[in-house]
Amino acid sequence: MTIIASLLNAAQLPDSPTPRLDAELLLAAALGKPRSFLHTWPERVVASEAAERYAGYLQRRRAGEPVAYILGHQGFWSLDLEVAPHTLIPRPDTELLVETALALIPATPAQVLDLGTGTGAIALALACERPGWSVTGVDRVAAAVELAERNRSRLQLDNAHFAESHWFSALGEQRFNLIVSNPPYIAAKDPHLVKGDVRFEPSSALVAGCDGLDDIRQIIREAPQHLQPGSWLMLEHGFDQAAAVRDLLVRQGFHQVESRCDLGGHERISLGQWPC
Ligand SMILES: C[S@@+](CC[C@H](N)C(=O)[O-])C[C@H]1O[C@@H](n2cnc3c(N)ncnc32)[C@H](O)[C@@H]1O
Repeated sequence: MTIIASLLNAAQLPDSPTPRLDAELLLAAALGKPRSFLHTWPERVVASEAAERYAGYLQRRRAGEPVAYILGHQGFWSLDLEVAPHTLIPRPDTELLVETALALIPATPAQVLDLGTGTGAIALALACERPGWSVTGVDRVAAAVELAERNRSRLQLDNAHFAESHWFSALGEQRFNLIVSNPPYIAAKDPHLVKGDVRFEPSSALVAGCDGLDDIRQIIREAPQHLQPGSWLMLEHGFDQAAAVRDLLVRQGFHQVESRCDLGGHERISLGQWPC
């Protein structure tokens, strides 16, 4: 017989940057309870099936698998999203893109496009905050589009919809009041790709050519054909790519080009307005 506190204290996750948090999330999931249950009932005996489930989860985590893939879901903005290994686990950093879009664009009806939607994280956060917006999310990976659609349906956000598209390819002549994207932006030989949780995420969600800017270059080049006059393009990028992205936006003819910093002071998104 084992109690909750002993199972948590015995968890060995030496390679995780957050071992205690991981153990708590995995044990709570194995028990089918919220994390607060562990703190309220540390002396509670854990049934053998739940203890075995927890041991299996710990083994997967020790092999490096991200907690979100083991649990099958992840919080983003105010939403709980299903996640799966064919697309990126939504990151808190990306909430800066959502915040900036909400602050910049009036809450009046608007057509919004999320390129490379993955789980649908950005599209669904915007659709949830702005019921008057119609938000389209596209992804090249069919399984990601199906996942985003499952998240949309579970969250009952009828003002979002998803489609398979290689960037703008399936969008015809459609024009938008705002285009947002968190595209792949890691350089193919970046050493971070072989370390930590990111090893389990698909390279289709991460890698963009030799300098990490291939997809951003294509999006900036093609966006003007899909933007209404006076509307905005907003891109997430790496902390050291802001100057290059601003330069691409200016050369393409965007106005009011600027970057915004995350809480750590790193320039993580850049935006520009297509002239009227
Ligand atoms: C960095 S992930 C972002 C996922 C999600 N938007 C988020 O912020 O969590 C990039 C996404 O772009 C998609 N993607 C990559 N190349 C693409 C392309 N050519 N056209 C459309 N989507 C693409 C990937 O499948 C992946 O889902």
